Amino acid sequence: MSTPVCVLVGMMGAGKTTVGGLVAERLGVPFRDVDADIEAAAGKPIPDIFIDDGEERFRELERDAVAAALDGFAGVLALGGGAILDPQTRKRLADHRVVYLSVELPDALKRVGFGAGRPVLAMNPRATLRHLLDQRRPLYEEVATVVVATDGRTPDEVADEVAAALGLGGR
Ligand SMILES: Nc1ncnc2c1ncn2[C@@H]1O[C@H](COP(=O)(O)OP(=O)(O)O)[C@@H](O)[C@H]1O
Ligand SMILES: O=C(O)C1=C[C@@H](OP(=O)(O)O)[C@@H](O)[C@H](O)C1
Ligand SMILES: [Mg+2]
Repeated sequence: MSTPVCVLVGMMGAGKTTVGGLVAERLGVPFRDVDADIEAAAGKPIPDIFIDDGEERFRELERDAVAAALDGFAGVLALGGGAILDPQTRKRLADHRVVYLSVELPDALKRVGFGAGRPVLAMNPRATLRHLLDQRRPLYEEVATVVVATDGRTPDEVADEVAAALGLGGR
């Protein structure tokens, strides 16, 4: 079975989707985002999954999509910010090279704006993000092989550091 070159985790707004694509470009490997896999499996966008089926169903789809990608994808893989809430997923990640893209509240807020397309931030993005950061930080740290801080840095700068941290060469 093929396995990802690296797996990106971190909060909404850390830049997993954006930086993941840039890292894949640098390494000359494909990029995949588990959120897109979930949307393909459900046949609808993430906000519609939350509305029609609920967050619990979204998390089930997410757990299955992560398991499938960890087992059969040989490129750079971005997870959604809440994927690490699942204990089975955290256990699976122990066998992989996991890059935690960290972000503090001010930059995360600037990047997610009013939370469009991210249903968990539908109400009060600032308070929700602050709470989720506190709740999830230990879980990101638990699964991380490498931590790369993203605050005040451009996606290209972050991607260079990720490639270097993996020992796979920057641009
Ligand atoms: N390092 C960065 N600096 C500034 N903006 C960024 C950075 N990384 C991502 N962004 C922007 O923030 C938004 C969220 O990025 P995204 O890659 O979707 O994050 P994630 O997948 O971690 O939620 C996008 O508009 C993206 O262009
Ligand atoms: O943190 C979360 O709970 C979520 C993050 C989103 O992905 P990004 O982290 O890529 O924004 C997406 O999976 C969904 O809206 C839920
Ligand atoms: Mg994303």
